[in-house]
Amino acid sequence: MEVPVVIDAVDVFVGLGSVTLLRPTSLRVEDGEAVAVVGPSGSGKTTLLRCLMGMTTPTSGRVRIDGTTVSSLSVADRARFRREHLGVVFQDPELLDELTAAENVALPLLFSGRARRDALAHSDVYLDRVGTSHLRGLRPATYSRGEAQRVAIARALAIQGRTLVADEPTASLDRDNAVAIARLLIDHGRRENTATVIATHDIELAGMCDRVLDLRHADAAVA
Ligand SMILES: Nc1ncnc2c1ncn2[C@@H]1O[C@H](COP(=O)(O)OP(=O)(O)OP(=O)(O)O)[C@@H](O)[C@H]1O
Repeated sequence: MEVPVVIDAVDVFVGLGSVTLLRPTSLRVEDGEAVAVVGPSGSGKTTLLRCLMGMTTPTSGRVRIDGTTVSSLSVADRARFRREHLGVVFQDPELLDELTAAENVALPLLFSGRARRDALAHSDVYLDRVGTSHLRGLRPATYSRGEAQRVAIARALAIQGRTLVADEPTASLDRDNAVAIARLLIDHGRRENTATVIATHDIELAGMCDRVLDLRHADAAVA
């Protein structure tokens, strides 16, 4: 049986005048699959992920996520698409300081029209899933780095999209936390049939994924 392709990026190129941010790159990721994007600093990992998230418009090529050609949507529609269908995780957790963990996780759901009580109940499920139930009523100032990143991951997973994109999610964590966070993302993807893309400099983390796209060889359109 054929496994559905969730992320289908074809010949995605980003240039700014004479500067190349990302050489033509293709990437297909199936349901439940985790792909690591690696490459030297400046090879375009963040740029590729921004194209997948709809935050950067490719100069040429196209990005289709779960059947929607994200690269052709208007900026407003892309923002909506991202909010409703894409879990995103960055190196910095980017939590709102004045909100509790439960409220931080619930926020994208509230923006998407979920009722407050329902969104908070849903956020409890995901805080529990990433092992941070004890933080639900606390604000980010009291969290450790690992805890903050786990709450950010709960926020991304709570969207229940078929795609999760993480840019250097473990870069500011110690080894044990980094491996645990990577395990969490990859296992979640397998269990929930989410297509997961993780940009990383971490060889061990890349080795935990199902496949590796090395942007050093991006012209060859691997993966
Ligand atoms: N807004 C911009 N204007 C000009 N050049 C840019 C811009 N954004 C990124 N670049 C350049 O594009 C290239 C790719 O950057 P990108 O951040 O995608 O690389 P990266 O592989 O993620 O790097 P790192 O591993 O250091 O995070 C780099 O040479 C960078 O300097």
